Amino acid sequence: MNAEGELAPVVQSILRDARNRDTPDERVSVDARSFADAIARTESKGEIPVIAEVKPTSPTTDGNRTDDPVELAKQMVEGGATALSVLTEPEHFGGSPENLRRVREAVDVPVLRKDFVVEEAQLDVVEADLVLLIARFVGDDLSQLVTAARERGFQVLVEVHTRGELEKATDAGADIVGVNNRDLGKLEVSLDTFESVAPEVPDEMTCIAESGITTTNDARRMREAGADALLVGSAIMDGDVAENTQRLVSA
Ligand SMILES: O=C(O)c1ccccc1NCC(=O)[C@H](O)[C@H](O)COP(=O)(O)O
Repeated sequence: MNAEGELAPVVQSILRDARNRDTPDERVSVDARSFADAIARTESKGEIPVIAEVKPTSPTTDGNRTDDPVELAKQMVEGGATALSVLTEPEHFGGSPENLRRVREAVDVPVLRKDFVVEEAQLDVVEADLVLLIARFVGDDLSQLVTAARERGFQVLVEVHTRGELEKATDAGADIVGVNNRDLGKLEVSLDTFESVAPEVPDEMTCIAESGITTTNDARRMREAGADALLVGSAIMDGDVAENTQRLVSA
């Protein structure tokens, strides 16, 4: 763990809660749906690959969307989502492992587990096609966690915010990297982040632009800066999720 003292208090609390949650004794074994194939299918239709996020609430969102996550997920797929991201963090994002389990059973696209995994045992909480590891939070354990996740069958999305974190992701053998436009220290969002970090992402890596993507202009901007896919939560959750997904997919 690095620089925790520099993190916003709510992020420190998210990490504390993540470490204190119970973990199962048994290891999961995942038969994952290919994310690369899902991206290729979307691109063959001339559409933008969008990972639509089932995000009931968050520390930076007003209110809480209480619709059934399965219904939201189905509407996102109907709107053309390439993959889904499902929050499993309960205290600050209104998510749960059960939400993910139900969503994955109900759709046939790859599903990302969105949580704050900082130790190996947390990988066994629920099966998913992809799991998120946030470089800033796992620090020196990144390489070991990437290996542990792959041994279980997960595809691994390593999230970075800076060029330094990208280097760590590369050293850890990441092949899917997400550049988060949200600074998880200060919770500020700027699309400039992706534009600054993405040119350094090796061509062979799948590169995802995360957070703060709201308009079709934002989507095009991230694509022009090199995004293979976009991860979008708030802008899709605000209103009709099928229409919102469709708007970004066809931007
Ligand atoms: O979204 C938050 O408020 C947040 C606060 C603290 C830590 C993480 C947070 N978000 C995690 C994410 O990365 C986003 O859910 C995801 O990238 C989608 O972002 P957006 O499209 O801006 O909702």
